[in-house]
Amino acid sequence: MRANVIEVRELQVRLGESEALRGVSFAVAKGEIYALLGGHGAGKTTLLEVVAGTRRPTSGIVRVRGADPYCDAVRSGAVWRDGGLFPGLTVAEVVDTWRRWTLDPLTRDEALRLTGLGAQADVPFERLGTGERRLLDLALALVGQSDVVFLDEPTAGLGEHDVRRIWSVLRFLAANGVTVLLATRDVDEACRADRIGVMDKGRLPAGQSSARVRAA
Ligand SMILES: Nc1ncnc2c1ncn2[C@@H]1O[C@H](COP(=O)(O)OP(=O)(O)OP(=O)(O)O)[C@@H](O)[C@H]1O
Repeated sequence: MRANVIEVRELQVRLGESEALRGVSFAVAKGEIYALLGGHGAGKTTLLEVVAGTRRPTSGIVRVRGADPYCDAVRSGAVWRDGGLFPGLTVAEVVDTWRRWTLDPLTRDEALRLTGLGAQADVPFERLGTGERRLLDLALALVGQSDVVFLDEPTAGLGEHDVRRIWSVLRFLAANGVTVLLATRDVDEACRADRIGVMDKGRLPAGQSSARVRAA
């Protein structure tokens, strides 16, 4: 059995008057791709933010490789819905700039190789397609040698070719031990994951898998 990299127990998040997350518990194993599937306002982004350590939970336990992501330094990367904009820079220059802010970064070549952007190194950011911009965000998320990656709607608005390209990178990363937690509203996208957790009104009932959702 593979070790759990992400562990969440009885997580509660209150945002103003609303309870964004209520008693959420789940775990994700090393090298697993786990999809949080749910409609508008289900709590997916809030859950990703808490596990990525950018939002403090109201109560409950969150651990990423045994550490508290809000209080401790955890090597992880995230691709949020509003990706970066890097006008005037080539792909290589964007990665080089990011590397300068990162402790013990991957080499530029490695970050581009992992995301399949090696051939685009000299392409100006403005000439990249939407899917390639999403891959560049993913390359930046990996620069810190992250072996845990969070993605909020990684393929929303993309065509089939880009969706396939991004998922082949995610599969390659997972096969190399990277743990992936993503949020999506798209059932087809969720079914590409190893496991699915269906969220509704801040809850994540236990014991749901991609096979069960496909069969439903
Ligand atoms: N800053 C905030 N203050 C108050 N309530 C908030 C805040 N941000 C989110 N919420 C509420 O928390 C709940 C969960 O929102 P969240 O954005 O996590 O859902 P989501 O599943 O990601 O939805 P979507 O797919 O539409 O982004 C919603 O009811 C939302 O209205």
